[in-house]
Amino acid sequence: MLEVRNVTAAYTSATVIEDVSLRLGPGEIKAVLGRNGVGKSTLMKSIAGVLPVREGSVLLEDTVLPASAAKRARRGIAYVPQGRDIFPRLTTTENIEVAAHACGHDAKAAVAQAFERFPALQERAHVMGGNLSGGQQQMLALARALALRPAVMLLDEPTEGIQPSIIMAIQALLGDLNRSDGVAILVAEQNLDFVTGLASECYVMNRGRIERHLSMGEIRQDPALVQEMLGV
Ligand SMILES: Nc1ncnc2c1ncn2[C@@H]1O[C@H](COP(=O)(O)OP(=O)(O)OP(=O)(O)O)[C@@H](O)[C@H]1O
Repeated sequence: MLEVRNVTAAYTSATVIEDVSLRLGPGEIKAVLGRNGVGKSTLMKSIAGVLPVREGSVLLEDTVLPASAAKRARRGIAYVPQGRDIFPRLTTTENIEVAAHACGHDAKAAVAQAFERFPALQERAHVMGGNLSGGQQQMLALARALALRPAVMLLDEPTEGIQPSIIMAIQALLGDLNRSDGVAILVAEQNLDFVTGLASECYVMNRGRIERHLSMGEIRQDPALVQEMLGV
């Protein structure tokens, strides 16, 4: 169980997210929804340990996590940032190997597993990360995250800049992953259709705070409510 407890975070003096709390149980998929600039990425960075929290704490299995992002990754928290951040001058294979090494896992086995799950990546094993399409880069980012053998995956706007047909493929892939490996997923998004088909619950953020916590059933009954909060 991942727990974010009363987290406040900032880049400079101005607070960006304030008193944010949420829970993600084993094998659950939940979404963080909100329009541009409400603090979704800041929340994801705080959970990943990329941005230190000012107040509050992040816990896994009732234990406060160490501050460092690398240590959190080794504890099973994989983070796929907005924009994906793959290494553009390393090949697809090397990108996966680096991630596996970082967590002390067998790099060859990680690559073999990734290629089994993402045949499209195998076909591009020797292509530089920077030469992959947006959708392929997103798959590589997911493959890299999986090389950590995570208990929790944090995905920041995985559909951004990706064409609709690939978005549906990514949605299906994440659903499969969750069912087959039991990976819990917290996904920050603005794409309501994507998360409605994936998550069971969502937290709606506004101005750095969580304003609503809704089940997908509630959202399906009143999609206009969330559309309004997303400003679309
Ligand atoms: N590195 C940074 N330094 C200073 N301020 C930042 C930094 N990154 C984000 N901010 C500010 O923090 C606020 C929240 O940004 P954040 O990226 O968390 O929002 P978001 O909901 O993820 O939006 P988006 O969908 O545009 O990524 C914004 O006002 C943004 O300008």
